[in-house]
Amino acid sequence: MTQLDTRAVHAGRDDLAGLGVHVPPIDLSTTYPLADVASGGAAYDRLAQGNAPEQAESRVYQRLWNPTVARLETALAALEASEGAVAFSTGMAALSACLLATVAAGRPHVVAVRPLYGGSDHLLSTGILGTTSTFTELSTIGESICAETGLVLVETPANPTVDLVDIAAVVRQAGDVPVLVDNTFATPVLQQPRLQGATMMLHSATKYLGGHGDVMGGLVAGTTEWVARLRQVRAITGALLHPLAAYELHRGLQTLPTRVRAQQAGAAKVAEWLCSHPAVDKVHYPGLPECDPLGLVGRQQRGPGAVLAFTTPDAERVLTRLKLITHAVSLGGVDTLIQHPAGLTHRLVADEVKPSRDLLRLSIGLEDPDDLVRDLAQALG
Ligand code: MET
Repeated sequence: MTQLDTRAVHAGRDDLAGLGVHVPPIDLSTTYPLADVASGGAAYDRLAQGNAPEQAESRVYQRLWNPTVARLETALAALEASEGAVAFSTGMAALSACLLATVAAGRPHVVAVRPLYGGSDHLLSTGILGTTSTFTELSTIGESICAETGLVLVETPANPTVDLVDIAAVVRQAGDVPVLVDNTFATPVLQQPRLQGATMMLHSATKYLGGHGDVMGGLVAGTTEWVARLRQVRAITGALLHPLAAYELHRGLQTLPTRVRAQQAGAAKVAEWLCSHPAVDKVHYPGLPECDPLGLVGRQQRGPGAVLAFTTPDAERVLTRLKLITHAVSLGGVDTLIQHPAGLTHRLVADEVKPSRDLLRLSIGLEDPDDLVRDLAQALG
């Protein structure tokens, strides 16, 4: 198999030369011609059950299959070292599909390790999709699992405090219960949880995979069995990724390794500078030894990533004083964003587990880190 950087550029593009084109054609068809009712119906049956189409048969309807979206899925699967992938309209639609598939499999109990993105935490806490949840620590995952448990969910690095979770230890405790790892912050550039035995990897593709703040999407990479289940959920419920969005995300993958490493280099410098600032109480960054007690950076994760968080008194006022750095939710793009988790991304999380009001989350972009430091310096005062 080729190296990750090569795969990022070429995956999902194997047939282009044969087609006589240099970039993927975009198929916007909502519907597809049918040869006859019998063969169209057979294709419908196959696709609605989550299978890929046979070469010559009709794709029937965009909700069942789209070749532009399928290219992106092939490419992400190649990067995640997984058997396949399924794309959705957003990361939350992707997580919802995982939960619906879990409920449909008859084991609706989910064991989850906090922190998680606030939207994920809220989705589990409300039980709105028919799941029940137990939130637990890494060390008590095993004892939280019962006969009803159909999924273990972890996020590493976790939103918003970039806490790391030992994926191999989670998999060991989960036994035969599937493990879903939210890999949005690390991306496959820094870690491939499938190699540690995770069943599925979740992405808000809106973040690093797209990388430019101009496209929403979600993806789940995973085993053949789960990919089929998730495609079936998508076909039945319809949370589709638009083919134009799939094209943009597929293009985004080509620069993903380069962006992630460059943003990570900037984040390391900003984290180091924040550590020595008198107005900063604590810096959360996996590259700091105190934030990685298990030594997972270098072992599980190829680098500390480009998201960090820090606490400072009067955090909300700091946000209003920044000039270069944009105060906005989301992360992973080429421009640096900062936001207040307690007030925004984790607003819907239960009070007793809500992040501190002193905490700010910073997603480092591709600017010169010296300029970011200057902006933070004037804002921190
Ligand atoms: N998942 C995004 C983040 O953590 C989004 C938003 S809250 C509406 O920034």
